[in-house]
Amino acid sequence: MADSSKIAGTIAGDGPIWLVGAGNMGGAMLRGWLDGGIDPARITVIRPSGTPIAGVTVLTAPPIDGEMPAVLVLAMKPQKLDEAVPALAPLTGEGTLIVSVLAGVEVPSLAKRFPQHRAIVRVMPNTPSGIGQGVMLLHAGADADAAAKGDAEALVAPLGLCEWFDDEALFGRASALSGCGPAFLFRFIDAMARAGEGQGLAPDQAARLALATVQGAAQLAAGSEESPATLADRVASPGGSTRAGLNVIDDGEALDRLMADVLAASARRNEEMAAAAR
Ligand SMILES: NC(=O)C1=CN([C@@H]2O[C@H](COP(=O)(O)OP(=O)(O)OC[C@H]3O[C@@H](n4cnc5c(N)ncnc54)[C@H](OP(=O)(O)O)[C@@H]3O)[C@@H](O)[C@H]2O)C=CC1
Ligand SMILES: O=C(O)[C@@H]1CCC=N1
Repeated sequence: MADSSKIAGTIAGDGPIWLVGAGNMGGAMLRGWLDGGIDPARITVIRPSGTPIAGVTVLTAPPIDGEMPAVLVLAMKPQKLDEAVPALAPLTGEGTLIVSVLAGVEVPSLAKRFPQHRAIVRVMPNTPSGIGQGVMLLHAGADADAAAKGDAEALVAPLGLCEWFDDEALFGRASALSGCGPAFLFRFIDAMARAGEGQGLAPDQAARLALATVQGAAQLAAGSEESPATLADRVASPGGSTRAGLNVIDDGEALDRLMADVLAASARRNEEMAAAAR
C-alpha cells in the first residue's frame, strides 16, 4: 500500500496531470497514485484505445481546449513517442513538468521533442510501483531547478524508493537492475518452482512454496541489519544441505556471472534505444 502521507502536499501546484499511456507501467503507477491518495480529478489518462479506468478521466487524445498540463507523464513505449509528440508538444508550455518513464530516451531527445517545458525529469520505475513498493530512479535535465526536482520526487515518492542520478548514462545502466529487475526475479521464482517439481512436488505446491520463500526472504533481508550474504550463512549449517546447494551457486561464481551477463544485455539494449531516439 502506498504511503498516503507522502502525497498529501501539492505536486506542481494543483494543475492537471496527464498520464500518456496506462499499460503495464503507467497503469501500475496510476494504481499507486490512486491508492496513495492523489486527487483523481487532477489526472487525465490519454491512451489510443480509450479503455476506461474507474475513477479517472480517460481520453483517446489530449484535450485541446483545456488547461495546460502541470505535469505530463510519458508512459508509452519508446517506439510510440514520435507518434504521440505532434498532438502533445503544442499543448505543453513553460509551466509543464515533463516526467518520462521511457527506457533509453534521454533528456536531450525529449527536449528536442518538447521544447516548451518547465523541466524534464526522467523516472525509471518498476511494476511494484502499483503496490507502493517500487524503485524509482530519477534523473533531471540541466535546466531543472530544485523546485521542479522536488515536484517530480513528490509525484513518485508514494510509489517506492527514490534514488537520484546526476549521470544519465549511469541512470540508464541502473535501469537494467531495478527497472528490469522484477522480471528477472519472477523468472527466478519460476525456476525455483520448476526445480521443486523436479524433486517430486506438485506444480501448484512448488509454485506456492517458491513464492512464499522469496517473499519471506526478501522481507527478512529488507528488515535486517545483516547483509544477504550473512543471512545466507545463517541458513547454511556447516556440512548441511544448504551449503551443498550454495556450493553449486558459488562454483565459478555461476550466479554472479549470470547476473552480470543479464544486466549487461539489458543495459546494452537501453543504449541502443537511446541511440534510436537521438
Ligand atoms: N513495463 C515495465 O516494467 C516498465 C516500463 N517502462 C517504460 O514504460 C513505458 C510503457 O511500457 P509498458 O507499460 O510496459 O507498455 P504497454 O504496452 O503495456 O503500455 C503502453 C501504453 O501506451 C499507450 N500508447 C500506445 N500508443 C500510444 C500513442 N501513440 N500515444 C499515446 N499512448 C500510446 C497504450 O495505450 P492503450 O492502453 O490504449 O493500448 C498503453 O496504455 C515504456 O516506455 C517502458 O520503457 C519503464 C520501467 C518499467
Ligand atoms: O523492457 C523495457 O524496455 C522496460 C524498461 C525497464 C522495464 N521494462
